[in-house]
Amino acid sequence: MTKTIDAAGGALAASPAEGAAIVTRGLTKRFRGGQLAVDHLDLTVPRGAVFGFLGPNGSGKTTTIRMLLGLVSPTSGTSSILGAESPGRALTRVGALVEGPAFYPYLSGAANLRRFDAADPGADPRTVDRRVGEALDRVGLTAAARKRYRAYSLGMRQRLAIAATLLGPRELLVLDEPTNGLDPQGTREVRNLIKDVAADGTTVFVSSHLLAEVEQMCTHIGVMRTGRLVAEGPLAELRSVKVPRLRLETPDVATAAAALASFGLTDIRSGPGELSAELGDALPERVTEALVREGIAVRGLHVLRPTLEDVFVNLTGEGFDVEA
Ligand SMILES: Nc1ncnc2c1ncn2[C@@H]1O[C@H](COP(=O)(O)OP(=O)(O)OP(=O)(O)O)[C@@H](O)[C@H]1O
Repeated sequence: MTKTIDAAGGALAASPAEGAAIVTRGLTKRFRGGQLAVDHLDLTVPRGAVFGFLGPNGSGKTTTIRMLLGLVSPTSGTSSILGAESPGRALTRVGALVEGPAFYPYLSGAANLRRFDAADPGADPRTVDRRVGEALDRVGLTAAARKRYRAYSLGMRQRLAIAATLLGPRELLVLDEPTNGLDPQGTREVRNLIKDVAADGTTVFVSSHLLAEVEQMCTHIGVMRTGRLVAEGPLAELRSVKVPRLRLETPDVATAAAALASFGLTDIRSGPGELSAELGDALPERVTEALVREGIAVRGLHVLRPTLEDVFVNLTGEGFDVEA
């Protein structure tokens, strides 16, 4: 169920939290300098979702992720991941990419992963080759396993970073802006990889400021604006929030405005030689018929369907970078 939050911060409709992969309630972070980075965040990420955590730069995404993983403590509020109240209890089941891992350029991808695995006290050294092999296979780097890291493309480097988060069986992957700085090819590689990982049943929580990217890979989204969640829910429901508008070109603007109002159209805005209105449930062909019946000269009539971008700009008050 989509949760849209009103201006006063009240949830109009909430999603059920049972069995969720991530739940936060009233999660708040105020930094020492006084900066309120995250403000009473109520987030519910269903298990099995690819959840896009969307918002402009500085809206509080990284701070939220750091609190979820126990890397920074909240000022107030609670969070739980995979049902554990403290992140430490769930972390073996969570793969996280917050700051890019440091890889050695002169070591191969496989050797770099072996180093990562060795740093995990819970990992059995006798089975390292199997874990590294499986992680490389999962991100499609088996053929490049022996290549030095410095010879990897940007997309391969990021796929290796994701492989490092997949060295154990994971129920949840948390990825902070995983396509940042990638070229279009690398972005596609990472996007496809996220879809593959999710297809195996892993929940993925991925932050991004790129709407187009989130649209292409996520099942659910949460939209942040200056530390607050302004919308949350399945992508398909947020898409259906879009309300089409009708644009009419006519010399009879005043008469046409009165006619549109009498047909039940709302939010009528007029300018020289044209006007627009929210179409609501009215059918454009019926409106055209009725206008002509009223003797109004119709020079042009268009239905404007807002993009998802328009919906989010309304919610966040800011534009998104729409490059894929
Ligand atoms: N350690 C810190 N001390 C003080 N303020 C901070 C700190 N970390 C983040 N902030 C501030 O908190 C706000 C939210 O930052 P955060 O990094 O969480 O946003 P973001 O949505 O992840 O943005 P970006 O995509 O640019 O990383 C910003 O105004 C930022 O300047």
